[in-house]
Amino acid sequence: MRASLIQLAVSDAEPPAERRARAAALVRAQEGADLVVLPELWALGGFAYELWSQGAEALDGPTAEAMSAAAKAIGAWVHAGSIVERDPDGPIYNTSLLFAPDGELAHTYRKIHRFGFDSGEAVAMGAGQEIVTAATDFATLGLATCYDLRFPELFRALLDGGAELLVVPAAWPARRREHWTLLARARAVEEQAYVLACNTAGTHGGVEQAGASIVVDPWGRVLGEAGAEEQVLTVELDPAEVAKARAEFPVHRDRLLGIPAPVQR
Ligand SMILES: NC(=O)CCC(=O)C(=O)O
Repeated sequence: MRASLIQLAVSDAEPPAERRARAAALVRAQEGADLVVLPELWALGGFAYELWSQGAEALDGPTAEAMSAAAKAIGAWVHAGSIVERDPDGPIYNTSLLFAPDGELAHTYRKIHRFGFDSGEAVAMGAGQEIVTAATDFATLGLATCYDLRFPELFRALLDGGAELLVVPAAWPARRREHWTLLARARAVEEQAYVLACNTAGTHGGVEQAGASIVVDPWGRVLGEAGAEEQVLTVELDPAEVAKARAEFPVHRDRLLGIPAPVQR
C-alpha cells in the first residue's frame, strides 16, 4: 500500500480558509495513495490558542467538508489530522477525523493526553475518553495524537485493539525534535507495528515546528523521514509485515499481564 503524509507548513500569516483550500488541493494531488495523513490542528495551528474558541468547528464543518470531498475524489482513506471540535454540549476537543474512500466520516478520535501542563491545550480543551482503532481494507489503524506519543500505555491498548498501523498527527516543536523521532521508533518497536507520524512545518503561535514526519516499520527501521519544510512524504509499505514480525519475534507472548507489586525490602 501507499501512504502519503502531508507535512503542511502552518503559519499565523495564512488565513485558515486559505490553508484549508491548499490542504484539500494537496490531498487531491495524492491520487494512487491508499492512505493520506495530515497533521494535528493544521487549520488553526496547534499553538495558536487564541484562535481556537472562535475557529472551532463541528464534525461536519468546513475542514470535514473539504476532506470528505477530497477523500472521495481520489478514492483513498484520509486521516484529516485533527480539528478544534466544537461540542455544543461541552468543551472544545482536539479531534482527529478519518474519512473512508467514499467520503464518509468513518471514525473520530478525541486526543486523550492534552499538552501544556497548566496552560494551553491542557486547560482549554476537554480530554478524550475513548481508545480508537479503525478497520480499513488494508489494515487496522490505531489513532493517537502528538503528545499521546509519550504514553506507551495508550499504544499498548491500541495493540490490544488490533492496531497494525499507528497513525499520529502532530504539531511537535523543533526544540524537541529528537524526542519525536526517538518516540516514533520506540512505539514501532514496542508494538511491532508501523508508525506513520505526520507533523507540521513552519512557525505559528511563536513555536517553530520540527517537521521530520516519519514512517517506521515494525522492526523500528525508518522507511522515510521528511525535512523541516513543507513536504509530502510518500512511502510504500506492506501491512502483512506486521504479522510476520510478530510471528518471527514473538515478544508480546512474554507480556506479564498481572505484573506483581514491587517487594519492599
Ligand atoms: N501538540 C502537542 O501535543 C505537543 C507535544 C509536545 O510538544 C511534546 O510532547 O514535546
